Amino acid sequence: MKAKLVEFIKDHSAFLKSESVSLIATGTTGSRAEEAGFKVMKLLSGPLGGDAQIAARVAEGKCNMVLFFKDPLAKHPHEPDINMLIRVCDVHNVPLATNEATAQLLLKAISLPS
Ligand SMILES: O=C(CO)COP(=O)(O)O
Repeated sequence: MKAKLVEFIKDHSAFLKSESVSLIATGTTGSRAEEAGFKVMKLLSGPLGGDAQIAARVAEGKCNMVLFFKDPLAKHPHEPDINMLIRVCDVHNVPLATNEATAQLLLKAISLPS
């Protein structure tokens, strides 16, 4: 899913590289995004607490949208952290895309001129 997410952000690079957007990511995904030319604040790797760090930022009102391409066919050692991130987004009413189709709709919505 990491490769898919990086492909997705590359496809939307014009908007995601704009001044109004700051990207934060878990460690390995962030490194892949940097290799693709994005400026990213990298947190810990997901299994080491990176998802929990993002959840904390959501809870603190520091994160306006989460793109998390969940692999429905894989099991993760840090499943509780992933579920916490999803829950915290719901608690704070922060838009969360867990698949590409939803991410596309969200980005389309926020990149429209208001
Ligand atoms: O595990 C992840 C998301 O839950 C992603 O973490 P990495 O980007 O460090 O691989």
